[in-house]
Amino acid sequence: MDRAFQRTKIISDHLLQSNSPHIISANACLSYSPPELTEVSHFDIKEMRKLLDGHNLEDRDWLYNLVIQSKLFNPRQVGEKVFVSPDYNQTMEQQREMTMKRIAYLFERGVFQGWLTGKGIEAALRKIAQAEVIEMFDHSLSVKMGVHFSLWGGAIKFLGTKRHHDKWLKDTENYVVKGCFAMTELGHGSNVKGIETVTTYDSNTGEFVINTPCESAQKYWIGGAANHATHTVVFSQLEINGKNQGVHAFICQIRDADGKICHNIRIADCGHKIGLNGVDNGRIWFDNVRIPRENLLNSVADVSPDGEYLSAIKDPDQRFAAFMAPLTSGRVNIASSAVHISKIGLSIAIRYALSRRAFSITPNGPEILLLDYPSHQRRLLPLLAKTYAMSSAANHMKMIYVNRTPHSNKTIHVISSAFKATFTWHNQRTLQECREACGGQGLKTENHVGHLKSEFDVQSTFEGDNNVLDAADRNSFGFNINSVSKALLAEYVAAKKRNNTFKGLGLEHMNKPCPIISSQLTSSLLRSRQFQMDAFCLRERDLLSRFAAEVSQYQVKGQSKQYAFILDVLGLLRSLYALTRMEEDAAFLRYGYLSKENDAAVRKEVIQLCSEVRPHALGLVSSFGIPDAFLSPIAFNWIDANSWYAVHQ
Ligand SMILES: Cc1cc2nc3c(=O)[nH]c(=O)nc-3n(C[C@H](O)[C@H](O)[C@H](O)COP(=O)(O)OP(=O)(O)OC[C@H]3O[C@@H](n4cnc5c(N)ncnc54)[C@H](O)[C@@H]3O)c2cc1C
Repeated sequence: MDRAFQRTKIISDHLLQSNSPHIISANACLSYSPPELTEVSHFDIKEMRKLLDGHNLEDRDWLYNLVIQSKLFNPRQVGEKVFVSPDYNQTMEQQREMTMKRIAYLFERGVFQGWLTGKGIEAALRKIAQAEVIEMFDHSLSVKMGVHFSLWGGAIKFLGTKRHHDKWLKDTENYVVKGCFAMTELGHGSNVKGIETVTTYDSNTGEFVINTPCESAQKYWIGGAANHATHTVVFSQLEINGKNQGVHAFICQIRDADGKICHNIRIADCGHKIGLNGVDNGRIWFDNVRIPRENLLNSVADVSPDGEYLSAIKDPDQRFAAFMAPLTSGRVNIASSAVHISKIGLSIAIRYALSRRAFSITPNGPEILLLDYPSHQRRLLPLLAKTYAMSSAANHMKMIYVNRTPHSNKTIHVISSAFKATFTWHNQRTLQECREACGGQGLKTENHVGHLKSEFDVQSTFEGDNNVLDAADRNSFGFNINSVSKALLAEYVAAKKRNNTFKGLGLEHMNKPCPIISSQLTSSLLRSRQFQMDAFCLRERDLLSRFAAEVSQYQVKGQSKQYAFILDVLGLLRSLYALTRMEEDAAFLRYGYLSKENDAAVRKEVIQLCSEVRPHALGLVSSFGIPDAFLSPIAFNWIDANSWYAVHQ
């Protein structure tokens, strides 16, 4: 009774605004004003947003509104504002069901029109922009769609020929079939070339026979397989007349239209995960499943009706590389989505830091805004600067991708690999810093940042593990940091050997004389574009020449090429990591280019720059163009949000 009385009293006091002691009394801490009232933007936020989003702003806004308007996207009123984000407290089954309902809603409103059948650059950019908005609402939703459109649909588009396009693309776009992508096995993830599923050809019936020969060959982690997918692209070794022709891709039905699992297919669930529980990742076994000959995706290689293996690409490694093509669009999407998620984290943490106060300098004086502490600026603002840089780099990557030609494939491969690895790592680091910068509030589910960490953690692992080594024989996913290192190193060594000029992959600066860094670094020099370019170029030149020298040293010593390569790539990997993270300037400085005094000058300048960026902080995060509903209560009015919460709970 006492509790009930107290609660009623609090509610009535709150509603009647009386001076009762039950109401939290006003104090200095509560003299809070939202950042919008105190922070003046010194530049045109709309123009900045145009620059950052780069393309399809209207399409983005249309889709943001579709999400915000629908009850399916879990809108919650907190204080004056409405926020949308999935309910992560739902069970795994409920989250999966919600993902499907949201897809149906978006489908009915025409969001996916042209995602596979649309032609030209405009259709491609529209799809990318819409995918970016969707993943800002929920990673499960975007992964579920990504598997269906980019992996299953992309495999049919890139690995299939006209007969596959005619039969499957429209049905995929219309969700008549639900596709998944079965490449990874329990025993082989990064090492795709080592997968053990085997497909043979029966010329008597004109069918392929797909088989899972052992437990480690079960397909594992297959998004969509556990509950919903009706079809899959299966990656398998192809054996023709006893000869292994390497990994090939086949279309195979796994469920009928009523969701019943097909004959000779077994499916199990991968279970609950640390995030992404709205995606039904599953395991698949194929017990000598028969499929028509036409189901081989045959743009790279084919088998004639009487069982002859045919391929214009004679080199098995090149054939294998061609089969990995559908993963490129996935890497482009992952890289750009990582930047958008960093933007959400930074928007929330920086807005909070512009309203939350802690400690006063004078006794009983006003407390200081978090963002006015140099240490807080040093934690968040360089990450903001990096996110800006990555945002424009991602736009550059998307433009190269949508304008691709056979000639630019290598560049796209290297750039998307490098960006996928560096941007997803940057995102994880940014989210962790933002979570901590929000203190305890960062741990509340409704404040979003903490959850984003576990939802997006997988980005460093799937579609090519960020770290994984790409062995010299290219037998892995191997797309990321290692393959970037490899491509750069190969280009460097080839040009040096033939005494050629450097062409492509951004190495042209090496044709010019080596930049010289001044022994006295002044503020204006450190801020000049020329100095920053020189520093980047010097680092790249230094890393490549040192590692190229090490490679030749290993070869001279007679060690196996493979071993030398692994050692070098490990070193290269580590150094590239440093190269792509400009903040770790100390690593560069230690190479002896700059004096200790200069090292101190750089640090001093960074702190000074942070304080100069600080007045623009609200404008800089507002320019991300993210609707308020996609952020969280602490980004706006954390006191009201929490008082309201206490009263209404
Ligand atoms: C949520 C989720 C969804 C997924 N969805 C799909 C899907 O729809 N379809 C699909 O086919 N796959 C999917 N995958 C699988 C994903 O692509 C693989 O998990 C990924 O390729 C890594 O493989 P692995 O898990 O076997 O790790 P491993 O390859 O075993 O790697 C484990 C660790 O060892 C390191 N390592 C590996 N090889 C080397 C080496 N040579 N040198 C040094 N270090 C090395 C890696 O960097 C990593 O840190 C999904 C995975 C997850 C988690």
